[in-house]
Amino acid sequence: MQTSDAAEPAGEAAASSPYSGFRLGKSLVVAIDGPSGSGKSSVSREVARRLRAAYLDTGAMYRAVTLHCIATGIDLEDRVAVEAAARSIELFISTSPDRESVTISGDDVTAAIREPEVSSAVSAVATTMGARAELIRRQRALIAGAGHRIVAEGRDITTVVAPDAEVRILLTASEEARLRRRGDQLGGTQSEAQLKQQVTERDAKDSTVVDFQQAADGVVTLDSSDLDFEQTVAAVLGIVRTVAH
Ligand SMILES: Nc1ncnc2c1ncn2[C@@H]1O[C@H](COP(=O)(O)OP(=O)(O)O)[C@@H](O)[C@H]1O
Ligand SMILES: Nc1ccn([C@H]2C[C@H](O)[C@@H](COP(=O)(O)OP(=O)(O)O)O2)c(=O)n1
Repeated sequence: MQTSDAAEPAGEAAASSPYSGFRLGKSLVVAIDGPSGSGKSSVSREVARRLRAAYLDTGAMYRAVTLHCIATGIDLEDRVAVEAAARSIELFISTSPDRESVTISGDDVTAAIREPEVSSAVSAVATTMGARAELIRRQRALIAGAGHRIVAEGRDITTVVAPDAEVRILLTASEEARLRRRGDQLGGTQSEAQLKQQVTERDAKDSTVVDFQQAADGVVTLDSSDLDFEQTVAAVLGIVRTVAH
């Protein structure tokens, strides 16, 4: 069972938001893909807040399955077992941009799924096609059930999970910027080699099953290398205004 807890977008608030350049009640799915450290999660969450929309971090779902396998002794190399874990996991993910919460069988794993051990192992789940199929099915259900506005981010949202989204963006940044951002985010605890393993090498592995390095047809590329966080949020909202009209 999985549920989401995003409140219905508040009608009045949505109508008065300076960022809502589209008709109230009209469905809006904003799909954002990109490599690790490009700013997908933080930027998407803030964009969702400003749009009074729900927010779905699909990477957190891959991380949760990975943590579940590690914690219960499931061999991450055993693709049959990993797929079975993805199917049976009792996973809850909050779709409120104001409440980051992931639970497995009721246990709070919100922080644990961000541990470097999970970051280093998660590609095993991401490259297990049976596990992907199950998580994609759950992600589509969450998007469909989230009310009429949602920002969903990951690696294959613009191409596979929600190719019909009204707004589709590939958020990129140079490798140097992405490594620097992840290093800062982890408080300088990781060596250069560890960061490369968790960012660059992981992206290389994940790229073998899904293309998030170049934009598919109709997907707008936003390079955030020379933008700060606020400028990136503003740029995404600008694209939403232009494309979703
Ligand atoms: N445009 C930006 N400029 C500077 N820092 C950013 C920018 N976008 C995101 N960040 C920061 O970089 C870090 C990584 O961002 P995150 O959203 O976790 O990336 P991703 O989800 O793509 O891996 C976070 O600490 C975030 O606040
Ligand atoms: N839609 C998605 C989302 C994430 N993944 C995979 C790829 C990543 O290695 C992991 C974790 O994703 P997450 O977005 O949390 O990773 P980063 O925060 O960008 O480093 O999941 C995926 O294959 N498809």
